[in-house]
Amino acid sequence: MLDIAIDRKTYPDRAGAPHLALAGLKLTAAPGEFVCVVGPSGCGKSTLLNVVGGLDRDVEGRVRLAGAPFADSTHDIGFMFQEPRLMPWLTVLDNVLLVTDASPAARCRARELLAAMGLGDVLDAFPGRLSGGMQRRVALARAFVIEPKLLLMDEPFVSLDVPTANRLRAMLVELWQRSGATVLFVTHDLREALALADRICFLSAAPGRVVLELPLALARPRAPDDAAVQALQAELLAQHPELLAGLASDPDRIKDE
Ligand SMILES: Nc1ncnc2c1ncn2[C@@H]1O[C@H](COP(=O)(O)OP(=O)(O)OP(=O)(O)O)[C@@H](O)[C@H]1O
Repeated sequence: MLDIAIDRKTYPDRAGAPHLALAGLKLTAAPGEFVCVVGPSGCGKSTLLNVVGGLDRDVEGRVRLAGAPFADSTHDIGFMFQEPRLMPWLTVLDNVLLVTDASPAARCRARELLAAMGLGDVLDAFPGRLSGGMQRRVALARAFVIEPKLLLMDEPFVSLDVPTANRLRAMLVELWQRSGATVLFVTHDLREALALADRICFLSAAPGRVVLELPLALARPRAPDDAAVQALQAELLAQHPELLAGLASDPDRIKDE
Protein backbone atom coordinates (compact mmCIF):
# COMPACT_ATOMS: atom_id res chain seq x y z
CA MET A 1 0.00 0.00 0.00
CA LEU A 2 2.81 2.43 0.88
CA ASP A 3 5.62 2.27 -1.63
CA ILE A 4 8.60 4.59 -1.21
CA ALA A 5 11.57 4.84 -3.57
CA ILE A 6 13.69 7.93 -2.96
CA ASP A 7 16.59 8.15 -5.41
CA ARG A 8 18.03 11.37 -4.06
CA LYS A 9 17.08 14.03 -1.57
CA THR A 10 19.48 16.92 -1.11
CA TYR A 11 19.50 20.18 0.83
CA PRO A 12 21.68 23.12 -0.10
CA ASP A 13 24.57 23.48 2.35
CA ARG A 14 25.82 26.89 3.52
CA ALA A 15 27.79 27.36 0.31
CA GLY A 16 24.74 26.38 -1.74
CA ALA A 17 26.21 23.00 -2.75
CA PRO A 18 23.87 19.98 -2.54
CA HIS A 19 24.12 18.03 0.73
CA LEU A 20 22.85 14.46 0.27
CA ALA A 21 20.32 13.52 2.99
CA LEU A 22 18.74 10.37 1.48
CA ALA A 23 19.94 8.20 -1.39
CA GLY A 24 18.58 4.96 -2.85
CA LEU A 25 16.06 4.52 -0.05
CA LYS A 26 13.42 1.89 -0.71
CA LEU A 27 10.73 1.05 1.82
CA THR A 28 7.28 -0.49 1.58
CA ALA A 29 4.55 -1.02 4.17
CA ALA A 30 1.48 -3.21 3.93
CA PRO A 31 -1.96 -1.86 4.83
CA GLY A 32 -2.28 -1.78 8.60
CA GLU A 33 1.41 -2.50 9.20
CA PHE A 34 3.32 -0.74 12.00
CA VAL A 35 6.80 0.02 10.68
CA CYS A 36 9.44 1.67 12.84
CA VAL A 37 12.30 3.49 11.15
CA VAL A 38 15.40 3.51 13.32
CA GLY A 39 18.71 5.18 12.62
CA PRO A 40 21.40 7.49 13.95
CA SER A 41 20.91 11.20 14.37
CA GLY A 42 21.11 13.03 11.06
CA CYS A 43 20.54 9.96 8.88
CA GLY A 44 17.45 11.50 7.32
CA LYS A 45 14.52 10.10 9.34
CA SER A 46 12.63 13.39 9.60
CA THR A 47 13.42 14.14 5.98
CA LEU A 48 11.91 10.79 5.01
CA LEU A 49 8.66 11.56 6.88
CA ASN A 50 8.46 15.04 5.38
CA VAL A 51 8.83 13.58 1.89
CA VAL A 52 6.34 10.77 2.51
CA GLY A 53 3.85 13.22 4.01
CA GLY A 54 4.12 15.55 1.03
CA LEU A 55 5.50 18.40 3.19
CA ASP A 56 8.69 18.36 1.11
CA ARG A 57 8.29 17.68 -2.58
CA ASP A 58 11.72 18.75 -3.72
CA VAL A 59 12.95 15.18 -4.17
CA GLU A 60 13.98 12.72 -6.86
CA GLY A 61 11.93 9.56 -6.46
CA ARG A 62 8.39 8.54 -5.78
CA VAL A 63 6.01 7.86 -2.93
CA ARG A 64 2.79 6.01 -3.64
CA LEU A 65 -0.01 5.47 -1.17
CA ALA A 66 -2.66 2.93 -2.17
CA GLY A 67 -1.39 3.14 -5.75
CA ALA A 68 -1.75 6.93 -5.98
CA PRO A 69 1.05 9.52 -5.89
CA PHE A 70 1.31 11.24 -2.50
CA ALA A 71 0.15 14.50 -4.04
CA ASP A 72 -3.31 12.95 -4.36
CA SER A 73 -3.45 11.36 -0.94
CA THR A 74 -2.25 13.82 1.69
CA HIS A 75 -5.75 14.13 3.15
CA ASP A 76 -5.44 10.48 4.24
CA ILE A 77 -2.28 11.15 6.25
CA GLY A 78 -2.08 11.90 9.97
CA PHE A 79 1.02 13.43 11.56
CA MET A 80 2.51 13.52 15.01
CA PHE A 81 5.78 15.33 15.67
CA GLN A 82 8.32 15.58 18.51
CA GLU A 83 6.49 18.65 19.79
CA PRO A 84 2.70 18.42 20.22
CA ARG A 85 2.29 21.53 18.00
CA LEU A 86 -1.03 22.58 19.55
CA MET A 87 -2.47 26.05 18.89
CA PRO A 88 -2.32 27.81 22.28
CA TRP A 89 -5.34 30.01 21.49
CA LEU A 90 -7.62 27.05 20.71
CA THR A 91 -9.28 24.73 23.20
CA VAL A 92 -8.41 21.04 23.35
CA LEU A 93 -11.51 20.15 21.32
CA ASP A 94 -10.87 22.86 18.73
CA ASN A 95 -7.23 21.76 18.35
CA VAL A 96 -8.47 18.31 17.39
CA LEU A 97 -11.22 19.68 15.15
CA LEU A 98 -8.72 21.89 13.35
CA VAL A 99 -7.71 19.06 10.99
CA THR A 100 -11.34 18.05 10.27
CA ASP A 101 -14.25 19.64 8.46
CA ALA A 102 -15.79 20.27 11.92
CA SER A 103 -18.95 18.46 10.79
CA PRO A 104 -21.24 16.97 13.45
CA ALA A 105 -19.73 13.54 12.69
CA ALA A 106 -16.19 14.89 13.16
CA ARG A 107 -17.20 16.60 16.42
CA CYS A 108 -18.66 13.37 17.67
CA ARG A 109 -15.50 11.45 16.73
CA ALA A 110 -13.25 14.05 18.36
CA ARG A 111 -15.25 13.99 21.62
CA GLU A 112 -15.24 10.19 21.70
CA LEU A 113 -11.52 9.98 21.05
CA LEU A 114 -10.67 12.59 23.67
CA ALA A 115 -12.94 10.90 26.22
CA ALA A 116 -11.35 7.51 25.50
CA MET A 117 -7.97 9.11 26.15
CA GLY A 118 -9.03 10.46 29.54
CA LEU A 119 -9.42 14.03 28.30
CA GLY A 120 -13.21 14.27 28.49
CA ASP A 121 -13.01 16.78 31.37
CA VAL A 122 -10.67 19.21 29.62
CA LEU A 123 -12.34 19.63 26.23
CA ASP A 124 -12.68 23.38 26.81
CA ALA A 125 -9.25 23.89 28.40
CA PHE A 126 -6.40 25.62 26.60
CA PRO A 127 -3.17 23.66 25.95
CA GLY A 128 -1.09 25.86 28.27
CA ARG A 129 -2.99 24.42 31.24
CA LEU A 130 -2.17 20.81 30.34
CA SER A 131 0.79 18.65 31.31
CA GLY A 132 3.24 17.53 28.62
CA GLY A 133 1.70 14.05 28.60
CA MET A 134 -1.82 15.46 28.21
CA GLN A 135 -0.69 17.66 25.33
CA ARG A 136 0.72 14.59 23.57
CA ARG A 137 -2.60 12.83 24.09
CA VAL A 138 -4.36 15.72 22.36
CA ALA A 139 -1.85 15.48 19.51
CA LEU A 140 -2.49 11.73 19.30
CA ALA A 141 -6.26 12.32 19.14
CA ARG A 142 -5.71 14.92 16.41
CA ALA A 143 -3.65 12.42 14.41
CA PHE A 144 -6.40 9.77 14.56
CA VAL A 145 -9.51 11.95 14.24
CA ILE A 146 -9.28 12.05 10.43
CA GLU A 147 -9.24 8.24 10.37
CA PRO A 148 -5.95 8.27 8.44
CA LYS A 149 -4.82 5.54 6.08
CA LEU A 150 -1.25 6.44 6.96
CA LEU A 151 0.09 7.85 10.20
CA LEU A 152 3.54 9.49 10.21
CA MET A 153 5.13 9.82 13.65
CA ASP A 154 8.43 11.57 14.29
CA GLU A 155 9.70 10.61 17.78
CA PRO A 156 6.34 11.63 19.28
CA PHE A 157 7.09 10.44 22.83
CA VAL A 158 10.58 11.82 23.20
CA SER A 159 11.46 13.68 26.44
CA LEU A 160 8.53 12.31 28.45
CA ASP A 161 8.98 10.43 31.72
CA VAL A 162 8.99 6.63 31.35
CA PRO A 163 5.48 5.84 32.73
CA THR A 164 3.88 8.64 30.68
CA ALA A 165 5.64 7.52 27.51
CA ASN A 166 4.60 3.90 28.15
CA ARG A 167 0.95 4.91 28.65
CA LEU A 168 1.00 6.88 25.42
CA ARG A 169 2.56 3.96 23.55
CA ALA A 170 -0.19 1.67 24.84
CA MET A 171 -2.83 4.20 23.72
CA LEU A 172 -1.21 4.48 20.32
CA VAL A 173 -1.21 0.71 19.83
CA GLU A 174 -4.86 0.47 20.86
CA LEU A 175 -5.91 3.27 18.49
CA TRP A 176 -3.80 1.84 15.68
CA GLN A 177 -5.27 -1.65 16.10
CA ARG A 178 -8.81 -0.26 15.99
CA SER A 179 -8.12 2.05 13.03
CA GLY A 180 -6.26 -0.29 10.69
CA ALA A 181 -3.93 2.60 9.71
CA THR A 182 -0.45 1.98 8.38
CA VAL A 183 2.10 3.59 10.71
CA LEU A 184 5.57 4.87 9.90
CA PHE A 185 7.16 5.66 13.28
CA VAL A 186 10.60 7.25 13.49
CA THR A 187 12.74 6.78 16.58
CA HIS A 188 16.35 6.33 17.57
CA ASP A 189 15.32 4.34 20.63
CA LEU A 190 15.72 0.68 19.70
CA ARG A 191 13.67 -0.63 22.62
CA GLU A 192 10.79 1.68 21.75
CA ALA A 193 10.87 0.29 18.22
CA LEU A 194 10.98 -3.29 19.53
CA ALA A 195 7.99 -2.54 21.78
CA LEU A 196 5.88 -1.09 18.98
CA ALA A 197 6.70 -2.43 15.55
CA ASP A 198 5.57 -5.21 13.27
CA ARG A 199 8.79 -4.55 11.40
CA ILE A 200 11.84 -2.37 11.99
CA CYS A 201 13.76 -0.76 9.14
CA PHE A 202 17.24 0.38 10.10
CA LEU A 203 18.73 3.29 8.19
CA SER A 204 22.43 3.84 7.59
CA ALA A 205 24.14 7.08 8.60
CA ALA A 206 23.54 9.90 6.11
CA PRO A 207 22.72 9.60 3.31
CA GLY A 208 20.10 7.29 4.77
CA ARG A 209 19.00 4.07 3.12
CA VAL A 210 17.54 0.88 4.57
CA VAL A 211 20.39 -1.43 5.63
CA LEU A 212 18.48 -3.99 7.70
CA GLU A 213 14.85 -5.07 8.01
CA LEU A 214 13.67 -6.94 11.07
CA PRO A 215 10.16 -8.46 11.22
CA LEU A 216 8.97 -8.93 14.80
CA ALA A 217 6.82 -11.78 16.03
CA LEU A 218 6.54 -10.71 19.68
CA ALA A 219 3.02 -10.85 21.13
CA ARG A 220 1.27 -7.63 22.14
CA PRO A 221 0.87 -5.80 24.45
CA ARG A 222 4.59 -5.09 24.88
CA ALA A 223 6.56 -2.41 26.69
CA PRO A 224 10.20 -1.37 26.26
CA ASP A 225 11.13 -2.83 29.65
CA ASP A 226 9.53 -6.25 29.04
CA ALA A 227 12.00 -9.12 29.47
CA ALA A 228 11.24 -10.39 25.95
CA VAL A 229 11.95 -6.97 24.44
CA GLN A 230 15.20 -6.62 26.39
CA ALA A 231 16.30 -10.12 25.38
CA LEU A 232 15.59 -9.39 21.74
CA GLN A 233 17.51 -6.13 21.96
CA ALA A 234 20.53 -7.93 23.43
CA GLU A 235 20.35 -10.64 20.76
CA LEU A 236 20.02 -8.10 17.98
CA LEU A 237 22.96 -6.03 19.17
CA ALA A 238 25.08 -9.18 19.54
CA GLN A 239 24.26 -10.16 15.95
CA HIS A 240 24.64 -6.64 14.56
CA PRO A 241 27.19 -4.81 16.71
CA GLU A 242 27.41 -2.09 14.08
CA LEU A 243 23.91 -0.99 15.12
CA LEU A 244 25.16 -0.06 18.56
CA ALA A 245 27.44 2.65 17.21
CA GLY A 246 24.91 3.70 14.63
CA LEU A 247 21.90 3.91 16.88
CA ALA A 248 22.87 5.33 20.13
CA SER A 249 23.26 9.02 20.57
CA ASP A 250 24.41 7.79 23.97
CA PRO A 251 25.92 4.31 23.35
CA ASP A 252 26.83 3.75 27.00
CA ARG A 253 23.19 4.00 27.95
CA ILE A 254 22.21 1.16 25.65
CA LYS A 255 25.18 -0.93 26.77
CA ASP A 256 24.33 -0.38 30.43
CA GLU A 257 20.72 -1.25 29.94
N1 LIG B 1 16.36 22.29 6.10
C1 LIG B 1 17.56 21.74 5.99
N2 LIG B 1 18.56 22.39 5.36
C2 LIG B 1 19.78 21.85 5.22
N3 LIG B 1 20.11 20.61 5.68
C3 LIG B 1 19.16 19.92 6.31
C4 LIG B 1 17.84 20.44 6.51
N4 LIG B 1 17.10 19.50 7.17
C5 LIG B 1 17.93 18.46 7.40
N5 LIG B 1 19.15 18.70 6.88
C6 LIG B 1 20.31 17.77 6.89
O1 LIG B 1 19.87 16.55 6.29
C7 LIG B 1 20.36 15.42 7.02
C8 LIG B 1 19.17 14.61 7.54
O2 LIG B 1 18.47 15.38 8.53
P1 LIG B 1 17.20 14.81 9.30
O3 LIG B 1 16.74 15.89 10.22
O4 LIG B 1 16.24 14.27 8.33
O5 LIG B 1 17.85 13.60 10.14
P2 LIG B 1 17.25 12.78 11.37
O6 LIG B 1 17.68 11.37 11.17
O7 LIG B 1 15.79 13.04 11.49
O8 LIG B 1 18.01 13.43 12.60
P3 LIG B 1 17.60 13.44 14.17
O9 LIG B 1 17.47 12.01 14.62
O10 LIG B 1 18.76 14.14 14.81
O11 LIG B 1 16.32 14.23 14.27
C9 LIG B 1 21.24 15.98 8.12
O12 LIG B 1 22.58 15.98 7.65
C10 LIG B 1 20.74 17.40 8.30
O13 LIG B 1 21.77 18.26 8.76
